Amino acid sequence: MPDIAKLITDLPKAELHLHIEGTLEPQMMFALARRNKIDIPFRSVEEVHAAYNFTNLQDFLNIYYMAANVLVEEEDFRDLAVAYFDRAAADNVVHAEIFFDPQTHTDRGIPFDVVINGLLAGMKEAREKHRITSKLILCFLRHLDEDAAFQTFRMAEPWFDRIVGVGLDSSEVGYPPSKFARVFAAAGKARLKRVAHAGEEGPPEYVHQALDLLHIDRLDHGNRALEDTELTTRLAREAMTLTVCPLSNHKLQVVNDLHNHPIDRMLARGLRATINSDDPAYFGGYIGDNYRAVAKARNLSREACVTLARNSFLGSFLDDQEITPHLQKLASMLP
Ligand SMILES: Nc1ncnc2[nH]cnc12
Ligand SMILES: [Zn+2]
Repeated sequence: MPDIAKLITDLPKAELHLHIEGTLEPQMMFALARRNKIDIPFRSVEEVHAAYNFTNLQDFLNIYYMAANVLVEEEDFRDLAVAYFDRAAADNVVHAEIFFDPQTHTDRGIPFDVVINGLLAGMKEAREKHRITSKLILCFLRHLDEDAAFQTFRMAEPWFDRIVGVGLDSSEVGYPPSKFARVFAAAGKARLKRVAHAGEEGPPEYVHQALDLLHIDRLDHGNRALEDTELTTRLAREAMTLTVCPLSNHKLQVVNDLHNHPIDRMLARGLRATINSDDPAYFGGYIGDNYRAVAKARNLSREACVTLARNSFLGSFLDDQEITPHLQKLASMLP
């Protein structure tokens, strides 16, 4: 294995941008469809892969929401999480902050408690089996309205001690962060962390809104912030963590070619960029694959790879005491 690929495998990593519903591999989709007697419009894994030919975010989301219908029982959510953590362990992920989309499930009659109990069971198993720590981030679907977000927020209230924060995902353009300012203010009052997808397909203005109206602690994607020099300078000055997802960016045509991915430009501009997998079952790889693909395409140095891993801990919602051993390990991996 070339040096850099080995280094990448060995790096302890935190994954900060991972939609648990986006880890549903085709094989599991078929198994759960059978188990729960749910119709899906595919007959084979090959047919599924052929359908994963996206030209934009919405193309992907249409399939992603359809596939999520196979998740019904608590055990399904647990199995999904366990399968993700098994993969993450192989990539030396030691900590993961995972998104879940409760509205995708509650809107089709699956109780919130079924979803969260299943995920928490998977997280517990990951801790025992792999010593991976993890936290949950509840995402509001931005194509739905503010009332629906507030209903979800209230549904989640009894679980606030098991959720580290709230996020904002789904179709971006036409659904600005401003729509969710009040529910994010309520989350802030409840001492939850706040993150939001912005600047994936949406303009730099959405990143401004995420900062100024949602008061985010972390920016998911943020690619288009680079179009605004002052905004880029501000993100660097405020040490805002960007959760960047290279294979997703390529699959959804946020970047036309991985060779043009801006990851090293982000680092050069002082941004606290991190590497993550977003929806690995749909975009061709898990976190290690993302590191390796972008490192190769952009000829990243060992130092850059270590910086990216270091940023993942600095940008996590772990406390200083928890991240210190990981930072020490990373420091020892440089010559
Ligand atoms: N990349 C992404 N952007 C927005 N919403 C999502 N939901 C799952 N993956 C997403
Ligand atoms: Zn995402």
